[in-house]
Formats: sequence, structure tokens, C-alpha cells
Amino acid sequence: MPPARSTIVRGIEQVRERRKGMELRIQQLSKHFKDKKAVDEVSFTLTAGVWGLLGANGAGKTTLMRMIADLTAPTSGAVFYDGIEIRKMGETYRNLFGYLPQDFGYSRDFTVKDYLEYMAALKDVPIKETAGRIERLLELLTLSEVRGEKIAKLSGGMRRRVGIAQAMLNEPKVLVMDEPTAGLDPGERVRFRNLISEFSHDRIVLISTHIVSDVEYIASRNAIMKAGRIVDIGTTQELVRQIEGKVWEGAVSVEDLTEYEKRLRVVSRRDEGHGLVFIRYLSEKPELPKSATVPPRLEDLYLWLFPQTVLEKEGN
Ligand SMILES: Nc1ncnc2c1ncn2[C@@H]1O[C@H](COP(=O)(O)OP(=O)(O)OP(=O)(O)O)[C@@H](O)[C@H]1O
Repeated sequence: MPPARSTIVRGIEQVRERRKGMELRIQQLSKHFKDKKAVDEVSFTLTAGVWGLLGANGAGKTTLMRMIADLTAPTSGAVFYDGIEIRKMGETYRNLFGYLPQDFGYSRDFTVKDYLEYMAALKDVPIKETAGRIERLLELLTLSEVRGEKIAKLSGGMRRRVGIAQAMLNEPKVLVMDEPTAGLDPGERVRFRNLISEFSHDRIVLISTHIVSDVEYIASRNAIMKAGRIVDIGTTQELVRQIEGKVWEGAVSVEDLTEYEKRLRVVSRRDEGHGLVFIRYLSEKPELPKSATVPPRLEDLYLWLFPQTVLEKEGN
């Protein structure tokens, strides 16, 4: 027997409800500081999932994120959440939004727990849910043991994790994080990635980072920013296609390494013992005898697009 019409209608409503708000449209967004175009006519649409925002220093990532957070007014253009301009949503947007700035503000006297309680109140988290959410986040971010410590006394990595916790307190539909992994050690990075992967189901998460491998593992899409503009957008596989056949690996002797590093765009090196070092480098053609092309990764593309960059690696 076919399902009753009322069941079908309810099903359609449920699907609509789930999808509602699952789109953040950035439309011709610009921000000028005097004659500096920090963000220059950026347009793209964020949908549910993790998005990586990659770009060299000064590319405009923070300025773009601050406009998405409704903290900086655009010079022109707008951001729409589910079709409504965020600047007109006020409190409603703030309640469904979470933001981790590069430096988050906190009073020096706050303990971790006091601060999170204070932030929960600011974000209108229902009182009866506050304690449970704080406990869960403290545990997920391995902060339980320092809950009574003053934030000012914590290490940089711990402080960053408190920042991540406050951004996630209101279980936001849109979570924007500016360099969330700065200062985290390799183990904390893995935990962060797992946490975000799980959290991003049915939510929009935008992460800017210099550590390309952090987003390579979890981002379903990446937007690459250069001089205020989005120059490329797509899945990692789509993005790296442009450098297929341009990433090589080959062996050099330890004595010649410095010379090759001066001459080639070396992405990474691996000591093989016996006086040999394997180098991974970018080039239109092979530059070493017995070089072979290898499948490109996101960090290869990053170095290709931003040659002046020294890649920051996990654990550095
Ligand atoms: N308040 C401001 N006044 C003047 N110029 C600014 C201001 N904020 C940013 N800029 C300039 O706009 C450009 C983009 O800066 P932004 O901080 O957005 O880049 P970014 O990609 O986040 O860099 P980083 O990775 O170093 O944080 C830079 O040239 C910066 O100097």
C-alpha cells in the first residue's frame, strides 16, 4: 500500500527543514582599507561539510571570515544565510553561528569553566543544557583537568582548545575558525580533525590554516585565496589535477642536497640512509636522474601557487 499523503507531506517537510539554512552565499563581497583591497569581489557558496580556506599571509582570509562572522562591514556585496542577508538577521544569526578568531578575547581572571559558562550565557545556550555541553566539550578537547585553571596561565595549545570549545558551545549551524590548529601538537591535531569531521555533518564548517595537511584530511572542499580573490575552488582531487605530472621524487646525495634545494622547489625530503636523500620537488620536467612523477597532494599545489611559502608541517 502506498504511504498516506500526510506521511509524504511530513517527509518532504522534514527534508526541507534539514536542508534549511544549509547554504551560506557570499556575493561579490569586498572590503577595502583605504586603497588596499583586502577582499576583492569574492563570490562562492558554502554548503554543509568542512571547507578549507587556504592562502598565504595577507591573502585576505581573516578579513573574509570576519565579514562572514558579521564583525566587519563589507565595503560592498553581502553574505546570505539561507537566502537572508546576515546583516539583517542580527541575534538570530549570532545564535546559529560559531567563530574562533585568531586571538579570542577573555578576561585574565576567568577560569576555563567560568569562561565557557559566561560564553554559553552570551550565546543563549539553554541553562539546563549548559553544564552538559561544557562537560562534553572539555572532555572532547582534553581540557577536563584544567577546567579550574585560569585561561591566562594555560599553554598556547590549551588556550586554542578553549577557543574551539567556546566556538562550538551553541552547536552552531555555521562554524568559522581562523587558524584553529595553530599551536596544537600532532595528537591534538588528530583529535581536532576527528571532532570536526563528526561535528560537520549537516553543518557548514570553514577553516583557515597554514597547515595544509590539516584540511587535506577533512575538508570536502577548499577555496584558495590570493591577493583578496578566490582563485580556485573544489575538492582536493579537482584542485590538484592542474599539477599532475609536475610533482617528482628522486634521490640526491647528502652532499648535493643544499645545491638542489637552492635550485629546485623542494616540497619535502626524506633521509634514506647510506648518504642518500629522497626529495619531492615541483617542476615542469624532471631535474634529477631517475626522477619519477608522483600523485600530487594539496600541499604540492599550495607550494606551486605560493612559491615563497615555507610549508608548515604537522608537529612544527
Ligand atoms: N584593519 C585593517 N586596516 C588596514 N589594513 C588591513 C586591516 N586588516 C587587514 N588589512 C590588510 O588587508 C590584507 C589582508 O589581511 P588579512 O588579515 O585578512 O589576511 P590573512 O590572509 O588573514 O593573513 P594572515 O594569514 O597573515 O592572517 C593585508 O594586506 C592586511 O595588511
